Amino acid sequence: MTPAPPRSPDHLTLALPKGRILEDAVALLAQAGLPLTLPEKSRALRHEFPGVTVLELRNQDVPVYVDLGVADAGIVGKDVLIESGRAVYEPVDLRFAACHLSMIREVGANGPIGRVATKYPRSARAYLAARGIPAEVVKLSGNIELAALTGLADAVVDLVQTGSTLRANHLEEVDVLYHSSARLIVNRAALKLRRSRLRPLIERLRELVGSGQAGETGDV
Ligand SMILES: Nc1ncnc2c1ncn2[C@@H]1O[C@H](COP(=O)(O)OP(=O)(O)OP(=O)(O)O)[C@@H](O)[C@H]1O
Ligand SMILES: O=P(O)(O)OC[C@H]1O[C@H](OP(=O)(O)OP(=O)(O)O)[C@H](O)[C@@H]1O
Repeated sequence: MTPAPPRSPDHLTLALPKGRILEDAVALLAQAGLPLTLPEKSRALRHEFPGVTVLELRNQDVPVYVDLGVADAGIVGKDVLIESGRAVYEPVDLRFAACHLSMIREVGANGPIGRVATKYPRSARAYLAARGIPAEVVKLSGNIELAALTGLADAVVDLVQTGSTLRANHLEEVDVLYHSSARLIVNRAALKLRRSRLRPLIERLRELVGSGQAGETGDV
């Protein structure tokens, strides 16, 4: 393993996920005083700006990079953060990418739930255990709803936003596990070491998204 070169305490490394969160994250960071123009048609995965490095990652890898301190802060969905089990500060609910994680079945299904398919096995297992449902949990990677349609599983645990995927596939929510939205996450050591960069960013983001951050885990 090549040790990372020492970075000045004035330098920030941010972990941002490709996909639907990226555009809103970049827009919000620009409003917060970090204008980051990411190249559109580039295979580069690390982008350098004055005083800021951006690492472009898969969603699931954002909490890993932040927890292990390679990135000082990142933006990721609460769903992915819960699923990661990583102990990072989560000082700002950024409000966008709002959706909820639900238990979903075919409309009218009421038989026993023996198998549940999901991209969120940790969340699904916690939910099933809390209700004493001894179902097998099968991890899938995408188009999760198909598992309920095809009989691969008796129910699925997946995200719902507009509900159009459910309606298009004759499915319904039978319970909501939790609500999710994009969060700013921060490495615990970086918060001390790079306080002069991170505190103003946190404050500015809080101002931009409005108050009401009470109840956040890891509030700083
Ligand atoms: N339909 C949706 N509406 C709003 N927000 C959503 C929706 N689906 C997912 N999200 C939120 O956006 C985040 C990123 O979703 P995206 O679809 O970009 O990732 P993904 O393709 O599931 O992940 P990856 O490709 O990295 O495995 C999710 O973790 C969730 O917080
Ligand atoms: O309620 P809706 O507005 O229809 O949104 C919900 C859908 O969005 C997400 O899928 P995505 O498009 O990210 O594809 P994926 O299944 O490959 O993750 C999620 O997994 C649902 O399938």
